[in-house]
Amino acid sequence: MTEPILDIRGVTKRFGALAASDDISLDLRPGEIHALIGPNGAGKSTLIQQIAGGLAPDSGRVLFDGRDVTALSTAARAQLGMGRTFQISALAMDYTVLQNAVLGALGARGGVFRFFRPVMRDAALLARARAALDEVGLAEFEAMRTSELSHGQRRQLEVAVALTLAPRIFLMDEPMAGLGSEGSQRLTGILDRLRRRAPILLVEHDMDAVFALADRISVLVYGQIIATGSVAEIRSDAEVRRAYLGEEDEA
Ligand SMILES: Nc1ncnc2c1ncn2[C@@H]1O[C@H](COP(=O)(O)OP(=O)(O)OP(=O)(O)O)[C@@H](O)[C@H]1O
Repeated sequence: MTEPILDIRGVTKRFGALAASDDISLDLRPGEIHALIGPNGAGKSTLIQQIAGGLAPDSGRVLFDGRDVTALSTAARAQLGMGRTFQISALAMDYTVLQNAVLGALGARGGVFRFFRPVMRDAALLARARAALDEVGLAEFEAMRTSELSHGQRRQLEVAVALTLAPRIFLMDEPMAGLGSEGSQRLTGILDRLRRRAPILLVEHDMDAVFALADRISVLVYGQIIATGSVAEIRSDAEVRRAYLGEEDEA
């Protein structure tokens, strides 16, 4: 079997008496989209934060590319290739689409600003930024102010910004949230292609998107993974249906 790029082993995180992550193990393999689903409050965001480095687990380990990164900062993990898109947009709204992408590409150089050289005339940065915009279908909007983009286009731009860092994996926390059906369909198509670039750990409530995209699904309930399997396996799993899918209307 292919070696996982991301390997989470026995991660536990308690908030007082509550085990938000209760001995969680899961992995992410090259080329796949692994969806993490579960009801509100199940602990999905808490787990993503521990993988990205924003929150330290009480016990357990996070291995990335065979290396133990549990003690590394968010910035150090990003430098190693953990790409992330956020629930809350981190885009600069007054900048153009291209400027946002160039800022992302600049970060890929280690965050060293070279003030003596106007970045918007840096051919290598521009090429990297434009390639990322092209990949998410935003090439024709590069001169538009980000504030003028639709909600769905901003999500596409966030993916492009993450792409400029040439990530080894993507961590995505509810990328479909707030999108209409057209927007989520477009983003679904983009993520479908993106998995060939880098595997995606996808936290998502939109079950149409999850069922369309996921190679594997893990179901988190009360801080524990109750099942991992293919779309067909998860859809037919009696415990999953009882614990989660039956409650889908309430999510
Ligand atoms: N900093 C914190 N302090 C105390 N409790 C917390 C903290 N962060 C999260 N929790 C609790 O941990 C549990 C898991 O929360 P988390 O946000 O990870 O769930 P989630 O699955 O991402 O939910 P949602 O789908 O609503 O985003 C919840 O009961 C939440 O109230």
